[in-house]
Amino acid sequence: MTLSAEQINQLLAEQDLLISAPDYDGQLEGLAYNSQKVTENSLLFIKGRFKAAYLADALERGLSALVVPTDFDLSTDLPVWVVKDVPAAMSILAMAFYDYPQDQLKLIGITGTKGKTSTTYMAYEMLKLATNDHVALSSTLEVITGNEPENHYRAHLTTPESLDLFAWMREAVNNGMQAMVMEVSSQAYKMERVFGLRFDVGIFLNISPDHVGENEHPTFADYLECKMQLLDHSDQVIINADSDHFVELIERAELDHSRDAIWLYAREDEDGNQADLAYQTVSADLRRSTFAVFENNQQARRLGIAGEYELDIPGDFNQGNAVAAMMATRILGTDSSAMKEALLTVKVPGRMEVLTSKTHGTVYVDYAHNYASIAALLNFAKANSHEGQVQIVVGATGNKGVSRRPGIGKAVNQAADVVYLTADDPQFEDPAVIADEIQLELTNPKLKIIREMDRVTAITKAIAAAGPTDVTVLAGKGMDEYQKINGVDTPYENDLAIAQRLLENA
Ligand SMILES: CC(=O)N[C@H]1[C@@H](OP(=O)(O)OP(=O)(O)OC[C@H]2O[C@@H](n3ccc(=O)[nH]c3=O)[C@H](O)[C@@H]2O)O[C@H](CO)[C@@H](O)[C@@H]1O[C@H](C)C(=O)N[C@@H](C)C(=O)N[C@H](CCC(=O)O)C(=O)O
Ligand SMILES: Nc1ncnc2c1ncn2[C@@H]1O[C@H](COP(=O)(O)OP(=O)(O)OP(=O)(O)O)[C@@H](O)[C@H]1O
Repeated sequence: MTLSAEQINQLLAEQDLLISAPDYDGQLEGLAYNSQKVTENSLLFIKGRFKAAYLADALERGLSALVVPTDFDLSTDLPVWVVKDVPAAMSILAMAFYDYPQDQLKLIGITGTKGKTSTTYMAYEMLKLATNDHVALSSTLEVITGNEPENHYRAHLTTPESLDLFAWMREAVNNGMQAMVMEVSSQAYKMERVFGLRFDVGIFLNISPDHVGENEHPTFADYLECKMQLLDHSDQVIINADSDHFVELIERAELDHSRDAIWLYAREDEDGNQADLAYQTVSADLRRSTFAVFENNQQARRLGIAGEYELDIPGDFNQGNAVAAMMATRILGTDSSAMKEALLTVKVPGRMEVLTSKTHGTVYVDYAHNYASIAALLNFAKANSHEGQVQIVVGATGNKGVSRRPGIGKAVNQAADVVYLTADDPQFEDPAVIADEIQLELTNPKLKIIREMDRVTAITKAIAAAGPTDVTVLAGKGMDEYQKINGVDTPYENDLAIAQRLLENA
C-alpha cells in the first residue's frame, strides 16, 4: 500500500483541508500518528501535545514526510503538508491508503450514553449467525477483524483513531468479513476519528448527562451535538423514541432528505406511542426475560420481526438494546431465527454478568458507573427481587468523570436498600473523600450505608451479608483486572472472579 504526494495533494484539496503542500513528488509507504509506529518511508500526522523528542524518534525510524497543523513550530527539512485539521486529514488519507475498505463492508455504527457495548455484541452475534462468521467488531473491549486468535485486539479507545480503524477494516476485508459493527463515541466525532465515514445503519440508543469535563466535552450541548453527528452520516438511522432529547434527535435526522429511512423504536406504553416498533416485557426474572415486538405501521412491517424473543441477559434496558440490534441487522438482511438464537447465546463481557447462589441470592457484576446506568440497573433489580433487599458495592473514579459522583449517589439513594461505598480507580485521590462526595446525596433514612475502602473486603462483606432473595450489584469495574492507583494500574483480582470465589465457598 502506498500514497503518492500527488494523491495526497488532491485528496486534501478536495476536502478543503490543504493550506500548503511541499515541493515533493515521492511515494509514502506507511502512515503513523505515533513516532513509535513510524517505519521506513512513512508519513507522520502531528496532533495533540506532540513533543520534539517524538520527532527525533520518528526521524531515526525512517520518517519521510509530515502532515502538520498551522501552529507546528518544530524545525524540519522534510516535506510538510500544512492542513486546517490534522485528524480530519488523517482520516481522509488513511481511508485512501487502505483503499477504502469501508466500501466492502456493511457498517453499523452505534452511539448512546449507555448500551453501546451491549448492543454492539448483540448485533455482532446476530450477524455472525447470519453471515456464517463473516463479521468484524470494534468496541471498547476489543477489535475483531477475523476468526483467528491473532485477529483479536485489545481496544484502547471506544472508537479507534481513524488510522487504526481503516487498517483494521482493511484486515477485516482481507479476512473475508462482510460487515462490521462498531461503537461510535461522541469523542470519535469531536476528534474526527470517523471523519468522512458513512455508515449503512446508525443507531442512537439514548443520551443523558455524562462525559462533560477535562479532555472530554466542555458542555452537555457539545456532547449531544457530537453524538448527533452519527445521524448525519448514516444511510438509515434507528432512534430510540424514549431517549431524552428525542425532539432534537428526530429533527436532526430529518435534515438529511437523501436518507433511506428513519426507524423509531420505543417501549410500549399506555399512551400508545408513535414508534415504528414497540416492545414489551412478556415475562422477566433476575436472570433473563421474554419480550414481544410489535410492528406499528407498514414501514415497520417491512422488517418482519414482530414476535416474541427470549433474552438471556438480565436487565429490562437490554430489551431496548436488543430491539435496536435486531432492527439494524434486519436491515442488513439477517432473519429472525438468527436473532432468536443470538439473544440466547450472546454474552457481553463485564456487563450484567449474573451469579446465583441458594444462600446469598443473585450477584450482578456490571460496568454501570453513572446515574443513568446505575438507576436503570437498581430499578430493574428492585422490580424483580420481590421481597429481597437490593445492595450495591460502588465507588467513583478519581481524577476523571468527577461530575458523575452526585449522580451515582442520587441513583443509589433512590433505589438501593444497602450501599457499600468503596474504591473504584481512585488514582491520585483518596477514595474515602470520593465516598464523602457520593454520600452527600444519600439522604434516604431507610438506606443502610457501609464504608469500606478496600474493594475486595467490601465485596466480601456484601456477599456475606446477602440472603437467598437479595440482589447484590458490584458496580463500575466489570471485568477490569486492575485498580488505577496513583498513576499505576495495580493488579486486581476482578469483581467477577472475587464473587465466583466467594460463592463457591458459600
Ligand atoms: C481527547 C482525546 O481524544 N485524546 C486522545 C488523543 O490524544 P492526543 O492527540 O491529545 O495525544 P497526546 O497524548 O497528546 O500525544 C500527542 C501525539 O503524540 C504521539 N506520540 C506519543 C508518544 C510517543 O512516544 N510518540 C508520539 O508520537 C501520540 O500518538 C499523539 O498523536 O490521542 C491519543 C492517542 O490515540 C488518545 O490516547 C487520547 O485519548 C485519551 C487518552 C482518552 O482517554 N480519550 C477519551 C476522552 C476518549 O476518547 N473516550 C471515548 C469514549 C467516551 C465514551 O465512553 O463515550 C473513546 O472513544 O474512547
Ligand atoms: N440502554 C441502556 N440504558 C441504561 N443503562 C444501560 C443500557 N444498556 C446498558 N446499560 C447499563 O450501562 C452499563 C454499561 O453498558 P455498555 O457497556 O453496554 O454501555 P456503553 O455505552 O458501552 O458504556 P461506556 O460508554 O461507559 O463504555 C451496563 O452494564 C448496564 O448497567
